[in-house]
Amino acid sequence: MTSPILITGGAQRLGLAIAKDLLRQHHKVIITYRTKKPSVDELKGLGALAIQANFSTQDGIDCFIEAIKKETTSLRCIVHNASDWDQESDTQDYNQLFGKMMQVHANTPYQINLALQGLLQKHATQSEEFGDIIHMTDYVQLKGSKKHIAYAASKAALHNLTLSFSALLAPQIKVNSIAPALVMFNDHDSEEYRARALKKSLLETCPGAEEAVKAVNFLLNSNYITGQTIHLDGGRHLK
Ligand SMILES: NC(=O)C1=CN([C@@H]2O[C@H](COP(=O)(O)OP(=O)(O)OC[C@H]3O[C@@H](n4cnc5c(N)ncnc54)[C@H](OP(=O)(O)O)[C@@H]3O)[C@@H](O)[C@H]2O)C=CC1
Ligand SMILES: Nc1nc2c(c(=O)[nH]1)N=C([C@H](O)[C@@H](O)CO)CN2
Repeated sequence: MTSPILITGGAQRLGLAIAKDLLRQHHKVIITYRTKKPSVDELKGLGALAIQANFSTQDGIDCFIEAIKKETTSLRCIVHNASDWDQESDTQDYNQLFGKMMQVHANTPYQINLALQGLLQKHATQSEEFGDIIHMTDYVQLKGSKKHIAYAASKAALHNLTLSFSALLAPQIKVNSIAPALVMFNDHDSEEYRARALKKSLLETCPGAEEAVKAVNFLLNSNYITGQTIHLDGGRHLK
């Protein structure tokens, strides 16, 4: 019995690359998307199931949980990838910003993990294979960020969920964080920003989404890693 792999925010960038790679490996894939875009139809054409979900409200979380339980009774893995990278300089409403960051990066994974743990356990029991939860955190989970304060705090909260859920869901389910630093630029990033950002790591490179794809596959294929963080930071922590 092959259980699907769920990727939230799977319609672009890292989530899209992860989804395409898993489809190439003939995994069943379910993605969520907030905004419809051509990649959603592309993934559906490759055999993925796509569920529209906006996790910014409790109703959005509840509707998603109801929708996925109608689609499958088991899950091989959940990749919590959905994210917004907001910064304090873009607003004066810090209450709204803090709540938004905690909602998508901490409250959503927290509630989805509790609601869907039984589906992961069903897979593990029926297949005698681990279930997996992967939290896409961020290098700043330990360092903080003076320009993305609420974002960094919410990613630290997400990593703390990794520690709690790895203890709660063992031994059938592994729970880990992947903490990228600069892995993929945004289209709007200026040349000056790109040059400055590259200098922040020892390796002075921006590897692209494939680096996250490899990290996800490493965790899926591990039989002994849980409660850990895979740091994708090019040695930035030593610079
Ligand atoms: N790219 C990088 O270099 C780094 C990435 N990371 C982390 O890795 C992960 C993937 O990064 P990246 O691919 O750049 O992510 P993106 O910024 O491209 O966001 C991924 C998706 O999350 C969706 N999303 C955002 N908010 C919500 C919400 N409230 N409800 C539902 N969906 C939502 C977006 O939907 P929509 O398209 O509709 O807006 C988007 O498609 C993220 O968790 C990110 O924080 C960490 C450090 C570096
Ligand atoms: N949701 C997102 N989170 C983050 C992004 C992004 O594009 N979307 N990008 C970064 C940067 O690459 C940063 O790591 C560079 O120092 C961080 N988080």
